[in-house]
Amino acid sequence: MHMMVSKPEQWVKPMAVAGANQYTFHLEATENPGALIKDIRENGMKSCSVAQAEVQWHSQGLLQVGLAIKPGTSVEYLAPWANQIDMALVMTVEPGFGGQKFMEDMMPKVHWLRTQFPSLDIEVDGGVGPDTVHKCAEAGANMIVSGSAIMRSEDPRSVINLLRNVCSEAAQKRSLDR
Ligand SMILES: O=C(CO)[C@@H](O)[C@H](O)COP(=O)(O)O
Repeated sequence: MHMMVSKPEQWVKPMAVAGANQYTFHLEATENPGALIKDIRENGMKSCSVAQAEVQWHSQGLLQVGLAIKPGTSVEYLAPWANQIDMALVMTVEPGFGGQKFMEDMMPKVHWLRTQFPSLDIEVDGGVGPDTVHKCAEAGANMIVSGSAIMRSEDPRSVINLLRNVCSEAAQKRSLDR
């Protein structure tokens, strides 16, 4: 779940109860990222009881942590948390709505993260499709969010396959180069 919300602390448990396996919050939206990361991990490990629904729900024992930054946030602010998270999300548009133009000037952030944290999952979100995915994959992204490019295509399956292939080929090349 990518939580583009102002108080991410309040949705951890409801999302864990609903069955989320990853909780991504925005660095800009919290004053205490360390406490929130800990809370997400703990909620993933606990059984949660949903009193109102009169059911007991047991988590799979894993709620992964994603940390997102908006285009105006420097990647250095994310770096101190990188060893405590599962995924870093570099927004390639201003959060708000789909169909915006891809911000290529975010690629140095992706490249820097990939160089510093070779095994971290790195996601990009916003304006990513067949025309822009190569830049993301070459910079080091291995997770792609793509809305309009898939939804507006006459052949969504082939767009998805293309996005997947471009990313996995780039990842393979990186591991051979290492
Ligand atoms: O939610 C957001 C931006 O706020 C993104 O997830 C976009 O909606 C992705 O859509 P496209 O940019 O690929 O159309």
